[in-house]
Amino acid sequence: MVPFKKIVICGVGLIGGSLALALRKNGYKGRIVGLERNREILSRAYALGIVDDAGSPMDETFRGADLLVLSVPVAQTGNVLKMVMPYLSAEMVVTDTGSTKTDVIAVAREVLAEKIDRFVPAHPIAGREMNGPDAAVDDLFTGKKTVITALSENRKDDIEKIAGLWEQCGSIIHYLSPDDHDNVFATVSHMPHLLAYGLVDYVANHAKSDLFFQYAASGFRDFTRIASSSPEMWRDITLANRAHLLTEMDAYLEELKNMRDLVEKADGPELEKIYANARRARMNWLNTIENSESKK
Ligand SMILES: NC(=O)C1=CN([C@@H]2O[C@H](COP(=O)(O)OP(=O)(O)OC[C@H]3O[C@@H](n4cnc5c(N)ncnc54)[C@H](O)[C@@H]3O)[C@@H](O)[C@H]2O)C=CC1
Ligand SMILES: O=C(O)C(=O)Cc1ccc(O)cc1
Repeated sequence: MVPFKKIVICGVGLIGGSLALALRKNGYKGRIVGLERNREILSRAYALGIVDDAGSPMDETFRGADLLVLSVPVAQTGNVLKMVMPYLSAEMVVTDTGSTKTDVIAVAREVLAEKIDRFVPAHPIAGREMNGPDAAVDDLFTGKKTVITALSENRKDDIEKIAGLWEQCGSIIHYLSPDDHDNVFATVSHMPHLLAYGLVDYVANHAKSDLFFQYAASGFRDFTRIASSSPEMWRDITLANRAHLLTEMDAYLEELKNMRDLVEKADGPELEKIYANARRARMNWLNTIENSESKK
């Protein structure tokens, strides 16, 4: 059972909207109120039945609320926390869904000050390249991990409440430190997005762009699917996690440089070794982690 009577979700796009839908699907009986910077998006979320009420930053919206979920681009965290500060009651737990954690926690510490114990940072590791409330679905988190990067100030039962919230949506809870979180996701999420955007931008700006797009097939489509994601969200993630991202990009450039040398030397055996190792590692990841976890 989700231990919250009234949940305010700030940012009712893909993730905030999917959370609301997943809670409902899994039997949540309390109220869900949406908050937005964009009235049209909030009206749309209401029309789609994602939220029970379209809220605004005033007492009425927060009266009786015991959970606030921030589901906005990570650079908006400070603005939203400043806006909601006057309405934070003693019972309210605050959490987020941001793809980066160190920056979000730093700004939360600054704004919430002595109330930082209320903030339990979280990141559902599930998503897609579409954004906005129309992209929200009720099974986005089923069988997917949610990482909680708990703070030393957090109360144990607040952490358990946030774990319970995501478990109710079918998610599997993992715990990481904020820095380990940002290191991991720089490599397996943030860098792939940057590479996908970079490749499409490169092809789009090429003198033979029309010809190239004409013949781009499923490999190009798979590799670049995530370049259809929200530019604002990914700008924020890229800048927020730039320290880890730069380290990973430098190391990956070394790998590319090495591969470039092998191509130049026409060193088939060494290239094949890399391809075979990558294929083996990917199959192993699919078989032991990616596909097996989602079947649990
Ligand atoms: N898209 C994905 O696959 C995933 C995204 N995340 C994280 O979840 C968060 C939300 O992402 P999405 O739902 O995909 O984005 P989205 O673009 O679908 O939704 C974000 C919503 O926040 C609203 N918003 C922006 N600034 C605001 C402000 N100051 N006050 C109130 N509302 C504001 C926008 O109008 C928008 O409707 C981001 O922090 C992102 O890093 C986490 C996991 C997966
Ligand atoms: O679209 C995809 O496949 C994603 O990679 C979704 C995603 C985007 C951001 C996150 O922080 C977590 C998951």
